[in-house]
Amino acid sequence: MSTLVVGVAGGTGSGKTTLTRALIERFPGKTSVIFHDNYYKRHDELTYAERSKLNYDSPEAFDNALMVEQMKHLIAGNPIDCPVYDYTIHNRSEETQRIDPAPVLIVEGILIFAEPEICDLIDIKLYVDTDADVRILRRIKRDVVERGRTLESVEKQYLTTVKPMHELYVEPSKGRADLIIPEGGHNLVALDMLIHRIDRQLA
Ligand SMILES: Nc1ncnc2c1ncn2[C@@H]1O[C@H](COP(=O)(O)OP(=O)(O)O)[C@@H](O)[C@H]1O
Ligand SMILES: O=c1ccn([C@@H]2O[C@H](COP(=O)(O)O)[C@@H](O)[C@H]2O)c(=O)[nH]1
Repeated sequence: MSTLVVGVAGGTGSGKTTLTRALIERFPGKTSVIFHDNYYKRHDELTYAERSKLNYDSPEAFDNALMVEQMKHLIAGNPIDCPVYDYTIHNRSEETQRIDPAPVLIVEGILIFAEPEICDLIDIKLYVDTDADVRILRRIKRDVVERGRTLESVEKQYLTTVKPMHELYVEPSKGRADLIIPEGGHNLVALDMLIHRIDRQLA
């Protein structure tokens, strides 16, 4: 079985997961997905307060070697036990998740095109492009409702690490994309083109 690797990058809150979900729904049973976020380094040695001050928007925050190794396993047709990240505690959880290989491997994350070894394994590179003001509004809502954060902590993190790292690493990585998609999973024209391309691969 040959594997088509589709990468979905873009800033925080841009709509990556929405696009990823739209692709999974269109190809039931034919996709496996890995999220770069699940490969954030473990920091058991720090307290929650210390972990909340770390920079989670730089390539060094991730165990990229493990991600590359596990991507290669999936591409070779073998299952993996993927780490599972818990944003509410800013740490990797004790769980792992079994992921089986499939004809289409979707890889999602803000920095996947900023890491050459990950980028080199991706056949179709998609960058979801959304204005920064829209993204921060979405992020505030999500981090407060789903990730147990205060408005003040979201503001502080955004200004100290998220925004500068976006400008340093995420935005420049757009240049490595094959397709830049405004509106992500809601862009029906782009979605249709992608579906045709993937259909061709699966035929
Ligand atoms: N094109 C869009 N139009 C309006 N809302 C969107 C669009 N794409 C995503 N959203 C919403 O924005 C929020 C963040 O989207 P998500 O896909 O989780 O972003 P990311 O994975 O890049 O952080 C979600 O609530 C989602 O429903
Ligand atoms: O412990 C953590 C780990 C990550 N983050 C933030 O998550 C986003 C990436 O997730 P998206 O779904 O793409 O928004 C990244 O900007 C990190 O800052 C975190 O806050 N805490």
